[in-house]
Amino acid sequence: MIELSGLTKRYGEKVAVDDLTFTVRPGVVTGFLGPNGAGKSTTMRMILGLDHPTAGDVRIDGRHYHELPDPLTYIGALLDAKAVHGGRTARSHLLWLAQSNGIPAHRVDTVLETVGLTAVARKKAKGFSLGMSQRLGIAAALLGDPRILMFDEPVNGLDPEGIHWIRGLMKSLAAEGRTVFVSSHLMSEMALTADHLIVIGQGRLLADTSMADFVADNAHARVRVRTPDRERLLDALHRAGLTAQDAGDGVLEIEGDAAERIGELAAEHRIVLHELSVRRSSLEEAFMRLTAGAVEYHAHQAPPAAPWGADSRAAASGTGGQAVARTSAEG
Ligand SMILES: Nc1ncnc2c1ncn2[C@@H]1O[C@H](COP(=O)(O)OP(=O)(O)OP(=O)(O)O)[C@@H](O)[C@H]1O
Repeated sequence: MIELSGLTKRYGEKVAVDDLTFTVRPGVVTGFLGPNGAGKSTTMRMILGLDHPTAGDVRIDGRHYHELPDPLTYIGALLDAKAVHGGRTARSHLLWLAQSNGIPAHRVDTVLETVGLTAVARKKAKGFSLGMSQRLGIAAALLGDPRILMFDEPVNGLDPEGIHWIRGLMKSLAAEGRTVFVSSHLMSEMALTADHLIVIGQGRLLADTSMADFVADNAHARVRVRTPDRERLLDALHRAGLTAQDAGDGVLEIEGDAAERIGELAAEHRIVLHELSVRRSSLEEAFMRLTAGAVEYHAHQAPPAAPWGADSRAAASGTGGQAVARTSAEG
């Protein structure tokens, strides 16, 4: 368990992390979501004692990081995949970590196997691709067989096979009862892996909710209907207590997930339908609305105005989240 209480970090005038209070629990994957610059990495660095809080407190199973004996056996983390001495082989990097943390050497081969790096174990890290470096970083996090794991943007730079593998790994670690805390700036990624969501923007807590509740609250459904017999359908809908809105191009839209009812009404009144479909707002759009006031660098174009996309999970796996990425204004 990771417990944050009023955690705050200021860099001069800049408040990178602003009074964060939340708990990351075992047995589930907790997604740590926020636009670029929201303060995710700074929060994770404070959890690991790499940055000192300006105010507040963070504890790992009730203790500060520096109070943990052999910390890698309590919490393993992937923060920066390239933070490895390039002249070391994958194996010697892990052996050095194991020795300095009282971890038996046989764990090195076990974790190399787990992350699929056995074949390149004796190759120098400087020749590794970003994907291989990510896997080496994950091997280091797993080395001490810790109950708590923390990954900062672990799918960055991975190919589809690597992304699929890491999603499975996170879920299986949580299923073993471990605490899994993973950051991302993409709702689409979290929608596929996280059971619980912590959303931050400009260092502040915006949401602390289960994924199921987030979906229920944000993935509203709306039925689209097209018919050549518009007046009769409107009349039938009205008598059934359903309110339709004109969506242009001959399309009527009805709030809620009432497609079956509308199809049955149409059949009952022998009304021909040319279209009957359900639209759900995408989770990516819900995330963008939630963080709209807290994005550090906006793209020049406005975010999509229409709140209704395709099926929520399917749409969430698209690329919509890119719209909150930093622009050239970042420089
Ligand atoms: N050492 C530092 N000195 C000054 N400002 C910093 C420092 N580290 C981070 N910041 C600022 O604090 C804010 C939060 O940064 P942080 O890297 O924690 O965000 P993030 O959510 O991890 O973003 P990203 O997804 O882009 O990595 C940013 O505005 C960043 O510029």
